[in-house]
Amino acid sequence: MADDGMLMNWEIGDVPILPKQKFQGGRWKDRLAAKKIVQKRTSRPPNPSTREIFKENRHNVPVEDYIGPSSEPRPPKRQRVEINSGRNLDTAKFISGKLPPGSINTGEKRSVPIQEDTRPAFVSGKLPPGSIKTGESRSIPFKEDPRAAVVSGKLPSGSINNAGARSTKFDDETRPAYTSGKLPLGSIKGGGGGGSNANKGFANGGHHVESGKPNQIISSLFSFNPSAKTKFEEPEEEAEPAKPSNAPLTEEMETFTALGLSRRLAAHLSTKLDMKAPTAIQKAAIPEMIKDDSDAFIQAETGSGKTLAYLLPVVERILAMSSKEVQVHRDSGLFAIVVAPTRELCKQIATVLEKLLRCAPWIVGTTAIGGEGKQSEKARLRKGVNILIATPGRLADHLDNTEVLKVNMVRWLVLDEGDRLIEEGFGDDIKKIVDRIGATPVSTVRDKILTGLDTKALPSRRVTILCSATMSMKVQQLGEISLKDAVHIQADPSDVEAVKEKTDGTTDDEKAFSAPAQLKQAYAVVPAKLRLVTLTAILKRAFARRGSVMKAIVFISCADSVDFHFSLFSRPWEASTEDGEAAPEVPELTKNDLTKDTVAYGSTFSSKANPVVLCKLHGSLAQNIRTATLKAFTESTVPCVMVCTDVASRGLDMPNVDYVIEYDPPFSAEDHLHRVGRTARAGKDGRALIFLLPGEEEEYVSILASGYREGKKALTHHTAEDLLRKGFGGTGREWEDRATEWQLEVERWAQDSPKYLEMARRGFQSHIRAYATHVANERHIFNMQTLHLGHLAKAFALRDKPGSIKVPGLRPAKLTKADRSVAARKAKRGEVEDKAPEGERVKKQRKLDLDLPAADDSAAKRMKKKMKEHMAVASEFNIG
Ligand SMILES: Nc1ncnc2c1ncn2[C@@H]1O[C@H](COP(=O)(O)OP(=O)(O)OP(=O)(O)O)[C@@H](O)[C@H]1O
Repeated sequence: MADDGMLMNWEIGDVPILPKQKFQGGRWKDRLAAKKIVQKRTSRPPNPSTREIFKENRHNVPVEDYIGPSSEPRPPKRQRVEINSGRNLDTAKFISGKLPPGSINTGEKRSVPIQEDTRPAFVSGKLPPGSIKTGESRSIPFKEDPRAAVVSGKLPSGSINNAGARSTKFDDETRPAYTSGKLPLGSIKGGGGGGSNANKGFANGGHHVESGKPNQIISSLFSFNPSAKTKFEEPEEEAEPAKPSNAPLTEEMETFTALGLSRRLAAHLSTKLDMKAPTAIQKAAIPEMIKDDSDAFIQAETGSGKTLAYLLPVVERILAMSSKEVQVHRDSGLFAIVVAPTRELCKQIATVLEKLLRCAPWIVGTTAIGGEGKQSEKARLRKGVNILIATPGRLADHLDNTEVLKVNMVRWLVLDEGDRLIEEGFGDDIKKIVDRIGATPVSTVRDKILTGLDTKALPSRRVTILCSATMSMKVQQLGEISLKDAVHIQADPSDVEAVKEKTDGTTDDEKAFSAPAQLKQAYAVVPAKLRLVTLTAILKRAFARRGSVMKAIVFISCADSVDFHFSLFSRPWEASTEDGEAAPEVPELTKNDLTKDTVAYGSTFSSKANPVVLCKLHGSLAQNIRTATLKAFTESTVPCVMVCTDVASRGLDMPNVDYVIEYDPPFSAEDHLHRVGRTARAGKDGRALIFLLPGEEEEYVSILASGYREGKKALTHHTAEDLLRKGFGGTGREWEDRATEWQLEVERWAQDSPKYLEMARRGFQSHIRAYATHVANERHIFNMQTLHLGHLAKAFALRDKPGSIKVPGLRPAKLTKADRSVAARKAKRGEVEDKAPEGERVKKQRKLDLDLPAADDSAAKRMKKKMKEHMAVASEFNIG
């Protein structure tokens, strides 16, 4: 992709030229002209002292330290061209960034880079109010943003020439930020003849190549941003709030006892768990599972109570085995196995079960999820368990190796979050589990004699239940492995029609799922450069008023990027407020050894007076840290934000999450539904916002609409400007200066610390790799080829040229033994990874939350190709 900026060099006079001057980019005429000038200059005897100064200072010494008074020679520009006053300034080309290097000419023999937007420099730097100091005494009135003047071509010839000799004055109309008296690192520092070098690269169509740091580019936030290509319809008036679609029914409509639950269980639900009536999916599933012994596929929206929809009938029927004489107990046998894709989800299901079983403590449930010693799991299994909740890998392992795990009594096999089970590559494990359990005959008579329990209360056959909020091909695939003549149970019978098979055997995926009706969804079309400031603005705004948002989740595509954003948002607070007053002390955060690096205050978007807690969660954290962090977020009684990967997208039930932000787009439409489903649960309100880049990504709006009952009508559109204005506040366009100042500050934070700089670079690189893993049918929307890496780097607080960002020792993909042996076999057969089917690639890629894909997979290749292209462009324009 072409870079949007160009180098525009202004002649600066007698300056020694480096022997290896290269001329690239632009028209051949310009290059020839430049060459001639250089030849002319180099034919003069060099000034040795100047050359020494230049050599010494090229990268190490601050510009102002070595640039002398205006009469002294100045360090050279990269390229110099002699051009005539103003005539060559092609405004349209300048604006579009297509003007060849060296084509702007002031008519003087000096080369001065034009700062495409000087405002950032003024916002936070140290410039004395009212002037741009350059070392000479001429002054030029400056009415507005200098960029605007240059762009419009109305500036008098040579008017932004700070190379020697002038001071540029602002009059009263100049924005207040210009006089705030602070100049950022490497911005406009004239100081005699050297201003040009200090600002080298400001002429670069929005880029500033920082002095002394030749590879750095500081681009202006608000220039060269692509605008949205779609004209989005704005809703004329606020739509009526939709009625919650996943709420419990009223007691008048339905009761648990009417569905066939015993009084004991119904009373426990009502008095201890505060659940007076079932939800729609519970109403549909409970009677079916109590009376019928068919396999079933339970499908309902996120947050609609699917866990209890399958647990209640299981517990009810196990309870019913007890008689007056004999009570079911932990040694009676293992009756049900629930399989879920993540440990977090297993633990959550186990917690729900444990609460349920408080009314029948003689029934025992436990987990087998790895992360703790297998021996202790074995010991618990040996003691006896009636309901087991397990991850697929661990269960398959126990079935193979743990003798005490007997499955002859198992009547229910529940596969929760079915599509994720397949996506995560557990297909083989599930098949093994189903085959293994299926091959064991179901005990009936013998066990009745042995235990005296009424096994008639249990299903006569082994029942498999598949459970999911979404119905994708993957669920069907799982259904084929595990279900026989299954009934499809849905909350709303009209939805069943929508997922009926088409004649060609596919399902209508577009209508196969929907978000809760009361969920308020929005999308923000935000240019890449503005992503980070916009996210900050959103969080600032969301937590500005205490109580408006209690908990928010920010979804990010990969673990490295989560780490970077966590560190950025939790930088230590300033000791004093902006007015110089001592800031109030914030209460000590309750952290322990496990959460010391994953829980902090979100200082960037909250204040000491109104602090917000920040947590991070991803699959590369140790299991005990993940568990402790999730607990901290879930149990937090103060406002809290969690930045996380998709590890938290499925099934997790976190109370009081009222805002979900998809900062990075989801990998598939189903993932989107699951992510936004962390809010608006069980009839509660919720909001969700997704970031989209202008251009192809705007097409995603129709996918959002298709998963939403009300379609596009219910989706709200935001622009970056809206969000920034609300988040950074101020009068007029003050938000622009505040956002710029904030961005420059975080860039300095990243530049000043090798640790954070590497984090930013890792985050950036992994983000691009992750971007390449979108499902194939959405890749035209999330298209690597249209990503502007330079702009994206800005959102990672980077000033590097994208092509030069190479982090050694990136986190390797965590491949299982099985993955490795498959790869080895493939290598032997000479098969390249690229030929692997989508499922394989995505599986590998996303294993453990995209901690990072293997270096040789196709996504990484696509990223490399993109990087190469970008580097080619950079060198063409001679950046840096
Ligand atoms: N009958 C009920 N009355 C009130 N609250 C309920 C009822 N049933 C479930 N809930 C609550 O609804 C929330 C969501 O339940 P659950 O986690 O089972 O949803 P889910 O459908 O499995 O969602 P997901 O698809 O996201 O996994 C939980 O907090 C649960 O306590």
